[in-house]
Amino acid sequence: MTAAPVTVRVPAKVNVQLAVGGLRPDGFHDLANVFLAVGLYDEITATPSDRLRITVSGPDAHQVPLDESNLAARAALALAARHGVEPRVHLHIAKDIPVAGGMAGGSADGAGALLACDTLWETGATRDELLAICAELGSDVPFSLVGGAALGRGRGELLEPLETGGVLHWVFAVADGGLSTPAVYRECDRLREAAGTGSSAADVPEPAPSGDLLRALRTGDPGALAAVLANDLQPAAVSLRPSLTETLRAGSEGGALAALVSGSGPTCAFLAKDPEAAEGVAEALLRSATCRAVRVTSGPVPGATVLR
Ligand SMILES: C[C@](O)(CO)[C@H](O)COP(=O)(O)OP(=O)(O)OC[C@H]1O[C@@H](n2ccc(N)nc2=O)[C@H](O)[C@@H]1O
Ligand SMILES: Nc1ncnc2c1ncn2[C@@H]1O[C@H](COP(=O)(O)OP(=O)(O)OP(=O)(O)O)[C@@H](O)[C@H]1O
Repeated sequence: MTAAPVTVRVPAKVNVQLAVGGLRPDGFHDLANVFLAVGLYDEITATPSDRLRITVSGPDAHQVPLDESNLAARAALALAARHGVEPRVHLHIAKDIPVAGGMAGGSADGAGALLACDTLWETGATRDELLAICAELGSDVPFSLVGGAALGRGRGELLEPLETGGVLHWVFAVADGGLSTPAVYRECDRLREAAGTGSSAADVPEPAPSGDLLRALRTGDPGALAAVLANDLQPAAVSLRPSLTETLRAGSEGGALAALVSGSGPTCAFLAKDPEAAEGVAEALLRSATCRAVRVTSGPVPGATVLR
């Protein structure tokens, strides 16, 4: 055990393709989930303490649970149980990723706490063991650990790294209030039932990654990528939050190459040609007053990283 605090930085994600299969008997959906890590970060600092304690700072801190339902706490408990360590740690989360925004903020904290505790306790868990614990914590958590770009299969936890060429410039419109991920998946099923196509795994075609999209990521051509960005959860997020239509329109009119809901939403993501175009999209979104905050960033960026 080291006595010095350990700080880990973990990025948010955007899904450049989210193909959703039918509802499985276990309540999850099979996915073809193309993740991209982007430069909005939470920082998790682990310090020795007399007991497990969570504190959170940042503008959305009041929305984050401080009990054992916090994904950072669950990560510490899972690692401690496996290695026979007492989970005596103070985890401080400096939160910059929007809460319940479809950008995997809680997942970032789970992956970050796991890496921070592994380093603090000198547990020496293997990468595969860390990934297995991440998958138990949530479908998005393994990607928060690895970052970069990756294809997630199964419920999103089975990752295959993807090659990317060049930097992609993004603008994110943060909404007032979050959306619950299970509620958005339920709405997706409801819309499929209402359309008469059915929502079970037998009714919905197996989700598959788009070859054009993987090629566009490889070349890093934002124009080619913009043409094929796709999120099967977008109609459900818009159905639950119709005002997102105005946000998506404002960013498109502001010069974005493409606009889509990030994961389960309600954050909206806009792909821009270059940094100047991204600033133009951000200004248009701010003028439109269709969102609570605007963030300009880029990706891919590395996953959870120990800063010390
Ligand atoms: C929307 C995405 O963010 C896209 O990356 C993820 O699929 C959500 O991942 P997550 O927040 O880590 O979700 P989990 O904590 O694993 O699951 C929360 C709930 O979301 C639904 N869920 C999640 C993942 C999945 N492949 N199918 C689902 O139906 C289930 O109702 C599940 O009970
Ligand atoms: N460390 C955490 N940070 C934020 N929320 C957390 C955390 N731990 C648990 N939660 C709970 O999880 C809910 C979803 O939060 P989160 O910010 O992860 O959503 P999200 O970004 O939409 O997730 P995803 O994109 O993975 O579907 C919150 O409303 C909160 O109750």
